[in-house]
Amino acid sequence: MTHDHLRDSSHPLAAIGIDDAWQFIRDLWNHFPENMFVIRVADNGDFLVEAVNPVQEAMLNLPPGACIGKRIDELMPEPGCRDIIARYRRCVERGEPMRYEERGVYDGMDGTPQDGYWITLLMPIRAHDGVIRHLFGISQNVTDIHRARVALEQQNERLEQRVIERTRELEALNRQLEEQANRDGLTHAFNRRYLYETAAGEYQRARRYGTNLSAIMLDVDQFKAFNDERGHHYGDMVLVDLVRTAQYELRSSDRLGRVGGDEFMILLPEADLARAHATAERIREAVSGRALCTVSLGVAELAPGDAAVDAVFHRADAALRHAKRSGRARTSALPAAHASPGSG
Ligand SMILES: Nc1nc2c(ncn2[C@@H]2O[C@H](COP(=O)(O)OP(=O)(O)OP(=O)(O)O)[C@@H](O)[C@H]2O)c(=O)[nH]1
Repeated sequence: MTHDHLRDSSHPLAAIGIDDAWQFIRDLWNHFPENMFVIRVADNGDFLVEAVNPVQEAMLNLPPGACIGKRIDELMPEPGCRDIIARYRRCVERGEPMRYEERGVYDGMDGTPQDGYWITLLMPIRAHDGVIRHLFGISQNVTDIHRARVALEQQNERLEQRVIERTRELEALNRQLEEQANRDGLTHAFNRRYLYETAAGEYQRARRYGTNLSAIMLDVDQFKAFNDERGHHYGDMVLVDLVRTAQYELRSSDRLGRVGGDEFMILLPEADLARAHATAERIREAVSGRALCTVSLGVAELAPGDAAVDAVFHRADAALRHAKRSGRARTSALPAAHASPGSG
């Protein structure tokens, strides 16, 4: 093997001159700010430390020359040394430079084990006969960069977690706001707008699937007298109690909405007139059992000729007026036969 390439005048390093090369290598070895080392490949396959530069010697916290001639497994603890030896072996087998990131444990200045990370360039050095008897390595300490990267990843993870939590909170808040927007502030029954929107949807569903749909219109009897005699606050309390009492008698699919001061509409999907009437009666009895007020109720169901759900509401209202006229504290039902075709 010749060293003609060292005399290659076109090489960027040719300007240094072959005679100054040794000085160049020595200065590089002594002043390079990262670890440099030379490993001897013994005939029996062992890897022995031939030389380490001053920076690496300081890092290992060993007296000068203390590691020279030592096997890797004498210097590094298990299992780290096994990985190192495996890489050295691979480099010798391939006969090519290798670059890798490695983790290592070494004794720090204060004698405690230190965790470190390095990016290492390992190069095989061929002797004149072409046999690789040495490996030359440069290791850049990237522990700080590695720790910063891990800290950043952890911070990102925490941030992502926060975003997920905040999103959940906002979604819950949104649901709450949406719910509030659909509710009456005093009684928490659905408001008029929501009830009418729901009713339109239920009408479409009833028409599509040929199912029943009924409505109950409810009004407090002589409510004005409550306010006049016992005050507005008492009246409010009566309304809140009424809604709670009525709600208890309804199915989860039924919708109770406040459509006026003391007027409430209940939408009963899939209920015929008889069932809606029975529900209205249960409500009336439960309310009178509370002994705060009595209510009058009007019941109606969807008729084949109804063009919109409003027709059912109108009939329920007419039935309610009938109950009021008949003496209050009662339920009145208006059969579908009373619906004029095309009404609503
Ligand atoms: N306390 C209270 N009163 C209300 C509220 N909204 C409406 N009102 C009152 O409810 C009363 C409704 O009375 P009317 O519609 O005249 O009927 P009524 O006294 O219930 O008599 P009948 O319906 O004929 O039995 C009025 O006095 C309204 O001021 C409310 O939110 N709170």
